[in-house]
Amino acid sequence: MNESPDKLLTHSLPVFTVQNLDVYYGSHRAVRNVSMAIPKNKITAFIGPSGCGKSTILRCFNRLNDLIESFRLEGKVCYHNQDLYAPDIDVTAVRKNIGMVFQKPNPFPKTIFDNVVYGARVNGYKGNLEELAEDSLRRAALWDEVKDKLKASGFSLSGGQQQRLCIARAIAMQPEVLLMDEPCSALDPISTLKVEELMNELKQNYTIIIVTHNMQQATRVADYTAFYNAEATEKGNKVGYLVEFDQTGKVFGDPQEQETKDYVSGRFG
Ligand SMILES: Nc1ncnc2c1ncn2[C@@H]1O[C@H](COP(=O)(O)OP(=O)(O)OP(=O)(O)O)[C@@H](O)[C@H]1O
Repeated sequence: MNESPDKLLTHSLPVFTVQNLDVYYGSHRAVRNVSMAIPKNKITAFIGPSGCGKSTILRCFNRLNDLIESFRLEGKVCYHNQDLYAPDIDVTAVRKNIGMVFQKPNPFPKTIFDNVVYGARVNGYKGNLEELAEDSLRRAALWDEVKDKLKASGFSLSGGQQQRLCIARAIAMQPEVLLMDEPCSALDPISTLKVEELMNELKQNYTIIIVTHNMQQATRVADYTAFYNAEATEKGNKVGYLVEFDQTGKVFGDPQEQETKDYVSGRFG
């Protein structure tokens, strides 16, 4: 059963409110009837089996699905009460405020410094780029490791460092929200821990939504957890839906829905 968006408003101010969201790729409805409110300056995890629509929903928050020709949505996704899909919305500004970190670290073929300040340069940033780079790298907990080699290629870093570089690059855009799509799945356990510690630091200033297949990770980092599931349609496609959305301790410790119980206890399928 979907939580009423109002329920979570009592915990913290919402950054996003989603109302009756349906997402289609062509004629395939991939997600049905999702309603939820994403609280500010908290970490919200999206968990659920493969294909239940976690990434699809995540990408709705910064209009990244717009790049997919067959994509269409019904319902509403509001950012601070503003309809993100209204015709007058400036999509570039949306993506500036709502940054994204992907599964695989994807530094540009540029120096560490140029990677961090890339977006600022493109957007005609008027401030001091050196200061911006240092501040962003410090916030991403990477400064001490790279301060003496800012002119080295981003590719010269380890996978975990590259992911923190990508987080620094996202932070340098001074976003309000960070969307993270399985940001640790390509990282070893030590780098994963570093990124998780970093997320905990960052949530003082940012709202974070993370898609993760790792339930331990959700319990370690997330204040709130949304569990999605998928069911087969008559046509044999799968449609994803929100089962339960609550404080992480509740979802894992005292879930309200049988489907959630089965999933978090590993009795799924
Ligand atoms: N670009 C696309 N074009 C068409 N269908 C898509 C596209 N992206 C996703 N889908 C479909 O939407 C549904 C949800 O996919 P999505 O990747 O959002 O799920 P997910 O829960 O994030 O899965 P995973 O955990 O495997 O990454 C799936 O049926 C998938 O095939």
